[in-house]
Amino acid sequence: MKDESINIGSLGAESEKLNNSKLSLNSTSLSGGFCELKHFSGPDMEDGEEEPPLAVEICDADQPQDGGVSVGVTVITGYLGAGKSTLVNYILNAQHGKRIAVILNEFGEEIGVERAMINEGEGGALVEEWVELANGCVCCTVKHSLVQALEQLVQMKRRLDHILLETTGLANPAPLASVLWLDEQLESAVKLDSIITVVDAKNLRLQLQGRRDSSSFPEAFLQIAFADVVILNKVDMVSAEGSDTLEDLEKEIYKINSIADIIRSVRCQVDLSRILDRWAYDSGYVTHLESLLQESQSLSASKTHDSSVRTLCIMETRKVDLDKVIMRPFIFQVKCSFVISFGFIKSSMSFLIFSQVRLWLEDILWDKKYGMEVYRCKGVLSVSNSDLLHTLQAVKEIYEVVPAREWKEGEDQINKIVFIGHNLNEEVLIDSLRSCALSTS
Ligand SMILES: Nc1nc2c(ncn2[C@@H]2O[C@H](COP(=O)(O)OP(=O)(O)OP(=O)(O)O)[C@@H](O)[C@H]2O)c(=O)[nH]1
Repeated sequence: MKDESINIGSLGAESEKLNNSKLSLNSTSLSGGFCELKHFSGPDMEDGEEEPPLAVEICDADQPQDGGVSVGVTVITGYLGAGKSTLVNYILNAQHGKRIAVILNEFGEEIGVERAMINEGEGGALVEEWVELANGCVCCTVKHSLVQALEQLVQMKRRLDHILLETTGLANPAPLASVLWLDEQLESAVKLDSIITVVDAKNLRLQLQGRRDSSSFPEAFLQIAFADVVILNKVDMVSAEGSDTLEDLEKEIYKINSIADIIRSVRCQVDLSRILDRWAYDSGYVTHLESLLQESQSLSASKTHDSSVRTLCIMETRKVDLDKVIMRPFIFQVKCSFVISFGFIKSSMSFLIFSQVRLWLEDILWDKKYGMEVYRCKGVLSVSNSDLLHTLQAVKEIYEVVPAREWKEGEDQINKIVFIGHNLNEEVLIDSLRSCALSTS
């Protein structure tokens, strides 16, 4: 029985060395970022706008952090003024018994330390911690400095149950997701729990409309596309009779990302069990994924080429062959300079062997070979010569195929994959997936 995983690292020669690490090709854009104390100033807070976070009851505060359990990191993103701080305050104030650290992530600034605010619980004090942020980029270190800093934070505390990483207004969450979605074999003390996007119900339409005047997608699209949970906040400001009802807005969000859980809220007062400890990137998440796949499939009936950001679900009955390899020509080019006046390129062709599944994913995710831009991808694979259902996940260029569980009796053993991105073409995706199927010859 086969039990294969495909965990991919970076491109080029380093990719073999880092084979077990999920590393982003573009995450270096984060390496200049820093994390700063979020100004939840506690009882002596000055601006008076936000209520100070209250103490939460801590049980067994003296118990050391269980080395075997990773602390979940929830990335909170959303447009300017959508309600991110309101959500963080709400979580800190809620009676959940968890000790939570809050970090504000700002992009584009250079600083060597991170500050985090930690709810210390019983005393009600919010304690500020400073964590050394090692210099280095994701190209040359297996763990990003942000991850190392978070791990340090976890190790310094006797107990820390969760980390909230709030991004600044216009951030695209993709680089953070890429950095925090680590390979389990790295045994990190922190683990990406989920990405939550807070959306302002009153202004969503306006924020998405920026697209009309621009060739690129506004951050509002990306923040929804990468979300595991979308909190549709400020619903008190949307009237039932207006041009955009809440149902319309939900449909709009669902069209962009139909695998996200959408929660309506006023002042981000949401059921915490729906937003914390979701473990959206675990292969064990597959049960939930399957029901989402079924729902989203009904939305992807259109076979036409669509240039907007949207969700598309494909199905293929033929089993995927993880062992299938193909030879691809590889052209070595040698510049010959002895003909000084003309100079010419000498090419010699060689062949390299590649796994077909890897090539299929890398053509789509890395090379954008078919002109598609895929942001997120989730699915189940039916693999030949295996009794196990495999899961496929991708965030931008990083992807993973892992065996998840045995197929249930009577379950349809077919490939079902959801893509979120733009310029998605259903026919091309299905045809190219078929190339990974077991050869019948
Ligand atoms: N009416 C209404 N106002 C809200 C709601 N949620 C938040 N607000 C208000 O909206 C404003 C912005 O909320 P914040 O939580 O600061 O938003 P943010 O996303 O952190 O803002 P930035 O940090 O500037 O990006 C504040 O004045 C909140 O009190 C809501 O559901 N309804």
